[in-house]
Amino acid sequence: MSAFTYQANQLYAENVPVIAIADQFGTPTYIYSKKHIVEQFKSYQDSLQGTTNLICYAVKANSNIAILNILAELGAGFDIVSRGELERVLAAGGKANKVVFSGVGKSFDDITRALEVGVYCFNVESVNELDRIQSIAEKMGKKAPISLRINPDVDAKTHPYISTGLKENKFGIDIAQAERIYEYAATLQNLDIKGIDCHIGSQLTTLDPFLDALDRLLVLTDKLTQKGITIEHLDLGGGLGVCYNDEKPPVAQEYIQAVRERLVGRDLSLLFEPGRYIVANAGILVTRVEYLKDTVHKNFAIVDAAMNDLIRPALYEAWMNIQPVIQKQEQPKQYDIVGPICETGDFLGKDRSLIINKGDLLAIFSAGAYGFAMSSNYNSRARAAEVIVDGNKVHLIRDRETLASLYANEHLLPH
Ligand SMILES: Cc1ncc(COP(=O)(O)O)c(C=O)c1O
Ligand SMILES: N[C@@H](CCCC[NH3+])C(=O)O
Repeated sequence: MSAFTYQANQLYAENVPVIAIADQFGTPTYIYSKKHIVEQFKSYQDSLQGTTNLICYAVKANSNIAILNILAELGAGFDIVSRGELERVLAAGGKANKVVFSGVGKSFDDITRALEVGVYCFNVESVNELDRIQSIAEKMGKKAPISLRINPDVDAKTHPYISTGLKENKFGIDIAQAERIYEYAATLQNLDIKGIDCHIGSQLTTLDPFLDALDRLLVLTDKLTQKGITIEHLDLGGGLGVCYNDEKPPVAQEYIQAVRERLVGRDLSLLFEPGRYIVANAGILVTRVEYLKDTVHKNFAIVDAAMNDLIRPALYEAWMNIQPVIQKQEQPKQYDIVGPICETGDFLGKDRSLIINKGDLLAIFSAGAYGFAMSSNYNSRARAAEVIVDGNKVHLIRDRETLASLYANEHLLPH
């Protein structure tokens, strides 16, 4: 069941009226449901019962340390792409030995720190990176656990900006070169080959691309085994989609069952890196209508949230459900919901049939993933507050930024 429901025409986050949260913390504010996060994570966990597995939540989807802490306490590992994310995981009580380190551009500092704290595995994306990890590990007198991220050339059938497993994408190692590069990795003294990794894209709504990629990885695994290179784990990345509008993506149980069927008779442990699936529908962004502006061609509702708070509509033309916090029985009108930023692309929704009055609160749904995490200070806008609801309790997990903090690290020239 959704964590956000209407009761007597008023939107609730779990058991708390959203209007009460907006009154207390102001707008725009991100509101998350703890229950939804826990349920989504557990659906992965339950489906993996009886296997050796690690579920590494993709920190980039929502990196607030309160959320990382909830997941760490449930036993989650973490998929990270920077030292910044690593430090967040550690600050949140996550265990280094349950961290996988992804990303095409790991810096010296990233790798050194990851080796220092002892991450579970580096998902390596190029030969140059293998060499860099080898040389740092050698200097530190360590052995670095690695997987190669394979680019299997599978069409994930998602938005081109979030598709990562096609041969023209910058991600991973071309599957045609993988055997040779594994053989090379095996010659490097300070590397320890652990597994095979793959992540073909985000917001996948069918199983076929996942299973096509899996089949290709299994062929590769068999070839490597024949060459004496042992693969302990298979990391299938993240990517499982959620419902924003009318999509009907498979749930974790269906996905994992299909994967498990393909792995019968094999001694491979499983690793997943879900992000969106865990947090997208655990969050809404609440915003207040500042102005209504009717022109000859369009009606605009100008709200206090903008593309700096939630960039998905501007960046991917992503459709996100927008609804009033208090439902009214009036005649709806067509609106574009836009922010105050000086960009034509600053919209949150277009051509929505809604009943809106000046000063109303609107909720933008499915905003828990890649919402706050992708926010910025563009137009010198302080970033939104974040709160988590747990039953009937509300916890502030990030203060609204202060204006002074926006230029606190800047310096005037000497006079
Ligand atoms: C390597 C890697 N793992 C996991 C994820 C998480 O993806 P999603 O949020 O679609 O589950 C991403 C982002 O797409 C990624 O790049
Ligand atoms: N930021 C994207 C997902 C990218 C996933 C990162 N690999 C989105 O909002 O849909």
